[in-house]
Amino acid sequence: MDIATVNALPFEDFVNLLGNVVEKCPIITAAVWSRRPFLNFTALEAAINEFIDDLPESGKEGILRCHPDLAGRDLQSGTLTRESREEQAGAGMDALNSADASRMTRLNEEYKERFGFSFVICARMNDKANILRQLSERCQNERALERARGIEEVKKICRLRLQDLVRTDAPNKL
Ligand SMILES: NC(=O)N[C@H]1NC(=O)NC1=O
Repeated sequence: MDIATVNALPFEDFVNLLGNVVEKCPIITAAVWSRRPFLNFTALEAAINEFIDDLPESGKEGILRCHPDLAGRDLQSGTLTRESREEQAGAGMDALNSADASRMTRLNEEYKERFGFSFVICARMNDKANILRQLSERCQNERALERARGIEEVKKICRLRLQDLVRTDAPNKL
């Protein structure tokens, strides 16, 4: 879909098509609809990022909490969103050996216990070894730093999901 098509979408279609670019946070998509028309892909992405940046810290933590654990319960029970399932499978999260799976579960719990929100990393930009290493290292960070790191990763996930849906090249004919 090109940006002109995005700009012409009624609210319901806009949210149906783009509502999960930030995992389980369609309110973000619903909010940026009122910023149309977008000049290009970058302007649409910037509107989403600005909305996120303007949230209070509790809102940013809420976004992190909406993300399912990597290799977690939702993956086991088949209740991940389509986007998350594909991302996690691409990083091999659905095919961990039992030692790695236990380590991931233990570290995810430790992380949540320490910070009160989930560990988030862009799975499409990392492999299994990298994810496990970062999860272990990031458990040691300060809460405010980790909140900011998690949100950076949310924005990377969002950009890749948007790129799957919206062409990045053609500018809008305004
Ligand atoms: N917890 C977490 O990072 N989840 C995710 N990462 C990603 O790329 N897709 C997700 O669902």
